[in-house]
Amino acid sequence: MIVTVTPQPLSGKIPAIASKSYAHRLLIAAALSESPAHVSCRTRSEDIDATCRVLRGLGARVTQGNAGDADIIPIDRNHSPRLPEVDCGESGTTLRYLIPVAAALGCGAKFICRGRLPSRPVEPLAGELKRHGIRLTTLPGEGFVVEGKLAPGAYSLPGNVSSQFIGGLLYALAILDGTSTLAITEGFESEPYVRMTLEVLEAAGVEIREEKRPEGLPVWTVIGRGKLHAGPELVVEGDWSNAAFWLAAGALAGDEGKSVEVTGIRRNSLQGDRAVAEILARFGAQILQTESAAGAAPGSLRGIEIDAAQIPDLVPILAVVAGAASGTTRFTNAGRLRIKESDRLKSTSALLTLLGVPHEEEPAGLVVHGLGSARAFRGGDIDGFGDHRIVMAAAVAAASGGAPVRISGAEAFRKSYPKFLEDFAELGGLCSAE
Ligand SMILES: O=C(O)C1=C[C@@H](OP(=O)(O)O)[C@@H](O)[C@H](O)C1
Ligand SMILES: C=C(OP(=O)(O)O)C(=O)O
Repeated sequence: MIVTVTPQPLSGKIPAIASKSYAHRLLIAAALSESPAHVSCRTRSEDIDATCRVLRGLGARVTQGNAGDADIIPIDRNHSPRLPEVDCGESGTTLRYLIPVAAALGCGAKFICRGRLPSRPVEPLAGELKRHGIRLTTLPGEGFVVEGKLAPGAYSLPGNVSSQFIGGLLYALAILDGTSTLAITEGFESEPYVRMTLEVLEAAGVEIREEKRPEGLPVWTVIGRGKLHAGPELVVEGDWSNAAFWLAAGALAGDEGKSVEVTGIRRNSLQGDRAVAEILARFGAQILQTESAAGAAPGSLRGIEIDAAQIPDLVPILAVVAGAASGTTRFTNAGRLRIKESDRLKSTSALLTLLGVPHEEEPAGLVVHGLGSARAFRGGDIDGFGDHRIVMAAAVAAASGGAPVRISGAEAFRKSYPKFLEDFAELGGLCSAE
């Protein structure tokens, strides 16, 4: 799909879509519980569908409504399929959470991966599972086969590759019979994602104790009792990571009186990406927040320092804001962006180049020399790099920019936000798709 966006700053009010991260976690918790559950979720996306599909393959009965809600009858371990073939699509969270879960269930699985997912890392999770008796075979360009039954024990993982290894292993340890420990050996990035997982597991009755090692890194003791108790009714809250695109659009809206408000996002959410409100305010945007909504309006934007270690998914859209600010914005600790749906430092750099924003791409960072106004953005043709967050960042940049932008491979937005173009139009955005 090619989407052409004509400049027209966005303005208005839009409800947030459901949090993709919470949807994955609650669906998995329901499938591993002792009794059926209804998951209220107002969004269906390719990634959420992938988790539902893999859970079905592992033996859960998952019925999804068109709007996103799901009814789940949990996996019956006495009738688990042996080595099912399951399709993760391009969802890293689905793959990295459900590899250890399949190992804990003992059914194993052949995980099929699409797009860039086969080459996104599963190490060091794979090595740690192997150390505990699991056979994990890589099918180059295709996926992974997991066989064997995980046992309780002492596990450790570095925290600076992907938090999804840690979160997935926590689910696995919670459904074993016995006590395990999981220690973080170095770094701890994307920590908010692990905090969300701990919240969901604890709400599902899992006893988890956290201690700090002398270096300040956590070690968790997880009391595995075979099953979770997620309860009959689970609600997925609004998504800050995707709300960030609309809030950035509000900050870039330029014209007097324009602003964007996103409703249904909790101020006290554990989602790390709620930091977008504070970061836009630091840039100089006008931010208004209530307990359950956030709004952004233009201000005089200035370059700032942004540590991306805990908020990797915000970088592409914040780089666009940096491009419109005056002065230099420096993104640090952003190395993990290279292992997302695209090499996001490279693809964000390509977007900035198209927009005419001077910048330097560093091994683990980005330095952006802003033009002082989004209206100074140039237009032209850009590839979406198969990456939803690049496509959405390009569309928001173009809406506030000075010339039309043609985005090819734009269908990538369906990974997290299938209604993106409708909501873009709802906020007054001008775009056409061919
Ligand atoms: O667990 C999650 O829901 C996610 C964790 C993050 O990945 P990393 O932990 O690999 O940084 C984030 O980038 C991804 O979009 C969603
Ligand atoms: C990186 C992302 O997701 P995942 O790792 O689940 O593929 C994302 O949504 O930006």
